[in-house]
Amino acid sequence: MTMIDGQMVATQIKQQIAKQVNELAELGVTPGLAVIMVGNDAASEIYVKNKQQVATDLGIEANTIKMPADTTELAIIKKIQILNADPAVDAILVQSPMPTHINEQNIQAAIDPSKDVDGFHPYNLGQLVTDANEYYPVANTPRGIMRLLKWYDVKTTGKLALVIGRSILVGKPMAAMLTNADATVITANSQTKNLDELIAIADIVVVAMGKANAIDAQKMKAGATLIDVGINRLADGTLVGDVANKNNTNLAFATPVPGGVGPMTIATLMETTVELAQQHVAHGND
Ligand SMILES: Nc1nc(=O)c2c([nH]1)NC[C@@H]1CN(c3ccc(C(=O)N[C@@H](CCC(=O)O)C(=O)O)cc3)C=[N+]21
Repeated sequence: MTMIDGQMVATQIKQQIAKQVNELAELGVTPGLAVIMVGNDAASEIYVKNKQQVATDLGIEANTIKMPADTTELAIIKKIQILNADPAVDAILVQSPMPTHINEQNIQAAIDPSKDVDGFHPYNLGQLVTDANEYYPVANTPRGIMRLLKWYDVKTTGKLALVIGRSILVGKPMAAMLTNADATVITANSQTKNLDELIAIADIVVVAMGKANAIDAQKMKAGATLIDVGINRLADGTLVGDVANKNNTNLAFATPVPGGVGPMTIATLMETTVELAQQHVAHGND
């Protein structure tokens, strides 16, 4: 079994991004990323900290806007409208999850689709489902996973892919990307019957449940590929994925946690930010 090295692939992608940032600098353009964080969520804190560091290293201007947990939906939408109108901002990300009194769909729909770095806007989700030929941003975690599959030459055409989880952040766009890549896709959720039987036959299993050790890798088929999207911090401080027993399996590939999908999410977020900046230059609204 080969452990996928997400850190290594992310480093390679970041070298490419640095070149593109230099090209934009020659045009007098610095890609700008704005992150809105409402309240305090542990996973989001990690993400924002890592993201800020990587952006700075690459020459991307990143600003994190923190809003208190009791902020109203209208106040967030007003903030988004200011960022939509700001030519220095190419990419807007509103950290998920938000406090329960906020309707996340209203927030995602308020972001200018041309600045929608998460690909959560209904327009961009529509582009993904239609497999549109023109450029559109997509969610960075599944995008990073598709990159890892390509890098390790894991074929998707004609393969049975099982996606466990149906969030807008990971499961739904993941299923759409795998479908667009000619896989046969099953999206499972908490009501799915006989999950173990599906796990036993799938060629690719993507687990995005957000629950430590919820799935046993030993139940997977020999030669299959496992992508573990979970990032769970245990009481003793250790970081684990959603899948237990990855070692000593007959899998072809598996992603570790940490060092698997996480670093790729950050790298592809930067890549999408740069692409949006390039789009804004090309369409004359930089
Ligand atoms: N609008 C929105 N978009 C997101 O993409 C988004 C979000 N909200 N909310 C929170 C989740 C979580 N997330 C992470 C990405 C990378 C690491 C990461 O870098 N993980 C490292 C571990 C870091 C450590 O050592 O603590 C790794 O897996 O190796 C963590 C968490 C993005 N998310």
